[in-house]
Amino acid sequence: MTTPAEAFAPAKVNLTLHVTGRRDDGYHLLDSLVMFADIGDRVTVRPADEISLSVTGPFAEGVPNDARNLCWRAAQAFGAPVAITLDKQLPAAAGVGGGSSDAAAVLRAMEAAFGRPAPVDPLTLGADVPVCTVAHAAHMAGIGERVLPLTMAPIPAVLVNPGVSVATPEVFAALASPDNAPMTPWPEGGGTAATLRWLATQRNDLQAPAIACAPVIAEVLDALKGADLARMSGSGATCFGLFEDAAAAEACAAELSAAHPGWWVRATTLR
Ligand SMILES: C[C@](O)(CO)[C@H](O)COP(=O)(O)OP(=O)(O)OC[C@H]1O[C@@H](n2ccc(N)nc2=O)[C@H](O)[C@@H]1O
Ligand SMILES: Nc1ncnc2c1ncn2[C@@H]1O[C@H](COP(=O)(O)OP(=O)(O)OP(=O)(O)O)[C@@H](O)[C@H]1O
Repeated sequence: MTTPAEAFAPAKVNLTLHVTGRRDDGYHLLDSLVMFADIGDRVTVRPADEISLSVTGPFAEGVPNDARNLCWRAAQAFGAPVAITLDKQLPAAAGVGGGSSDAAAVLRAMEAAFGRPAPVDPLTLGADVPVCTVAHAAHMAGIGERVLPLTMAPIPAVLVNPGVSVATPEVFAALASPDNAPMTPWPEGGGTAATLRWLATQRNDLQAPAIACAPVIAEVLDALKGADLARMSGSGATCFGLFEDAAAAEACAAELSAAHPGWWVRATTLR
């Protein structure tokens, strides 16, 4: 007999996102440094007669509760019927991998509940799902299937979403050129200050096309200009500010929450 299980689905943050080519099938080649927040969604799975999904939490509205949801598809791919609950704490279509992290969490929870590894290639659920199965600092390449875990010092951060959803395919379609330079090597072992200096020389190639789709992203980046580094994550609209000091991140989050009550603002630590 199997037991219920719970798993955390942390927000994914692309500290860099270089688009270095496009395959014949239209998918883009990526070179990205990814870390994960200590805020996120939470899933529980309970063995049942058929798959079902109940979505709760502050961002439940508009999230599908059927086979369109990546949680549902992850359970189908695992090949066992479960009743899933998804506590949606992350904004959707926000560049923080919400659905992808939820899918990876369902696979983790089902592995615990059924006591066997998920017989699933995570890439079949989405380009961000492989890195979300690792769920901590990693270098991501290919279209998302090549994931190399990294040992990185935790980085204090603020995440800000202005409440506009951005569709990933539209942002890729608005990219001026798919052929851009890859990352230069990350200064491994250099500590947070060296990582922040290096990050300032890297890019998110989807930032300009996302701003063209949703100009408010430029306002968010401007509001984060007190951070040691400010950039957009994924295909947006969520942006992040990075700090050497956790107290500075907390202070920035408090100030932005007060100035922009309609924005989603969270201080966090990336790992
Ligand atoms: C932008 C990122 O968030 C960066 O981490 C991911 O690459 C997107 O990952 P995802 O949302 O899991 O992406 P998928 O659901 O697999 O693909 C959504 C759409 O994004 C575009 N897409 C996605 C990944 C990729 N490497 N190249 C692409 O061109 C394609 O138009 C695809 O139809
Ligand atoms: N578990 C889920 N949570 C939120 N949205 C989901 C989920 N499963 C499917 N979706 C659908 O996927 C769309 C994209 O949402 P998601 O939060 O995964 O995007 P994202 O944060 O931009 O992801 P990425 O960073 O991987 O591009 C939503 O508009 C929603 O209809």
